[in-house]
Amino acid sequence: MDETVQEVSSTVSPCIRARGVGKTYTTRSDEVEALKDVDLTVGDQEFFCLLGPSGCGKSTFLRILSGLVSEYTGTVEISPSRTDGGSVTNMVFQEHGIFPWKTVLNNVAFGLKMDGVGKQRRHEKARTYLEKVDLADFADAYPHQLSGGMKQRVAIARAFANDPEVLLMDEPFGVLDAQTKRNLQTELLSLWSETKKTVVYVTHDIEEAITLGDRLAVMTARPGSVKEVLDVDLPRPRTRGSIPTDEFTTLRERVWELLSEEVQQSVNR
Ligand SMILES: Nc1ncnc2c1ncn2[C@@H]1O[C@H](COP(=O)(O)OP(=O)(O)OP(=O)(O)O)[C@@H](O)[C@H]1O
Repeated sequence: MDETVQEVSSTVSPCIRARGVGKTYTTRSDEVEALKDVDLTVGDQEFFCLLGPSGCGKSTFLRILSGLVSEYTGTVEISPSRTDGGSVTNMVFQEHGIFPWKTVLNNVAFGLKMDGVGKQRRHEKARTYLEKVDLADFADAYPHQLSGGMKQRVAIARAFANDPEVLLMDEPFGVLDAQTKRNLQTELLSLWSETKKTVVYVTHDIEEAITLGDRLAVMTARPGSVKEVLDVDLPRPRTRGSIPTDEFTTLRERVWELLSEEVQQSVNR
């Protein structure tokens, strides 16, 4: 892979640098090489999307970035600009990971509590983010009283309330219906443009990656590495109506071409 293709623009400082990253899982009966030689640079405040065939190691890569997977080869550097000791990364999963026994407010405030933030301050902050995701009226509700989309909103409010440098999102809207997904994409973009977090976002949905990302990477079939990085050179703010159709379609076709070769590879294995 041509290194220059992956580098962020010279005007953007890098936030994440992964070099030669590899991961092999060892189980009792087998060894699974999930990632091999992943080289990737993500810019500070960039919205970066990762696409790839199922099982190519996207989640593994996110988990390495988050520190959840600590045994791997190669190097990962995350250069946070913060000096206040707050969280560097925060994961948002497809299965939202909210606590059923806590109210919505306490779910959103949970990370802040773990960081030792006092009750009044953490509740204020949690309420601010609940308002931003349109859940202010549900602060005292419990997760079982919410729809799937609302639960995912809680997870997003919690991630932003935690105020990490880097948000790592693993197919957060993967199981939602199309309309809910669109609404949440719009809310996510609005939160991102307000807070300017660096985001690494895994998805199987090409249109979603193009709607959200500044750039996107297509990964190869397992063992996953970066096949190609593409710029999503479309104006922001992006709404369905504002994205130029021709550019969108051209990019979607190009990504599909790259991806389908790899999907075929993984099917042939
Ligand atoms: N804890 C583990 N132990 C053993 N093998 C694992 C483990 N986690 C993942 N794998 C294997 O590593 C490979 C990559 O998995 P990973 O979940 O990272 O892929 P993915 O691209 O995120 O997949 P999907 O798109 O289907 O979610 C797969 O073959 C998977 O079975």
